[in-house]
Amino acid sequence: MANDTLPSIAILGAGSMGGAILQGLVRSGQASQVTVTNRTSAKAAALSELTGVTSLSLEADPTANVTAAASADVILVGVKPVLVPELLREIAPVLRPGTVLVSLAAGVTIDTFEEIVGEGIAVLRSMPNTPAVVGKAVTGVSAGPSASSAEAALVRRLFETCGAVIELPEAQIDALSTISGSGPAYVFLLIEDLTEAARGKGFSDADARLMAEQTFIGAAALLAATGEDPAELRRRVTSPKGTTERAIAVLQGAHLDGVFAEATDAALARAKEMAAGA
Ligand SMILES: NC(=O)C1=CN([C@@H]2O[C@H](COP(=O)(O)OP(=O)(O)OC[C@H]3O[C@@H](n4cnc5c(N)ncnc54)[C@H](OP(=O)(O)O)[C@@H]3O)[C@@H](O)[C@H]2O)C=CC1
Ligand SMILES: O=C(O)[C@@H]1CCC=N1
Repeated sequence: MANDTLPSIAILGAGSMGGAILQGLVRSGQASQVTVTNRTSAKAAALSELTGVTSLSLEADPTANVTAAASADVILVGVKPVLVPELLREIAPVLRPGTVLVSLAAGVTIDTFEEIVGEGIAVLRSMPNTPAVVGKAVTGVSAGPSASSAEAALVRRLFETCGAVIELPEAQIDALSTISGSGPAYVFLLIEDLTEAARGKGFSDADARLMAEQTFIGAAALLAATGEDPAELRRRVTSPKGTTERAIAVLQGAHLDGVFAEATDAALARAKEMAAGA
């Protein structure tokens, strides 16, 4: 086994998020053995094409989660938050001392995991985002008291196959989620709305999409390539007394900063509700 090869991994619930991590992992070439589960056979079939991936469905085999969990060194829990406790109760009997259990779920605490799976299992909480598909994720990781520093380092390495990793206390993970976990949705909404503005100016759907989408892609690539401060890159577009200046004044007049503060506060409040079982 090559030094950079990861131990065996199971992703229980490989949908939008678990599936994105799967794609990032496979793309990195560092996964040795990955087993994924989903409820439906249709979803499982789509993932079985991926190199080195065993894809199981509960529809075909109701014990798929137990089978996948029993053979994995690291288990990522990727089902919807409300399904997490039931899934943990299902797999708890086959977890071995040394198994590393990693939550992807919003609003489910490490305490909840540890209460169900008991002692001897390392529990970590993560909050990735869907750009994992292309190796450009931001993932927040919090290690629970049961996880050693070696186990935390292993989980960091796993998520680094999908992009950048921030280690942080669990108390901050919901806040991180409101920025980077949900963040891709905010960006897509901005793209949708800019596209709509282009349509409103008489452009065809195809041209409107090209203008808006390529502008976001190009601006993000420029930011990445130059490493400049976004404020400086904005200044380079905004000629004094020019047209952009007028548009930016409208956006700032609408208090976009306040809107983002309010939106992320709303996401944070929802995470707290979910942790309380609502
Ligand atoms: N989407 C995102 O951007 C992010 C999501 N998360 C977290 O990831 C988790 C999953 O969310 P998301 O990926 O969006 O949801 P999805 O519905 O896309 O994925 C959940 C997957 O779980 C499968 N599933 C359902 N029941 C079971 C079961 N009992 N055993 C195994 N698999 C099962 C579903 O299969 P089928 O479709 O066949 O029913 C589905 O593919 C959530 O906890 C969420 O908080 C975290 C960060 C970002
Ligand atoms: O919307 C959600 O609950 C999840 C968590 C962050 C992104 N999606």
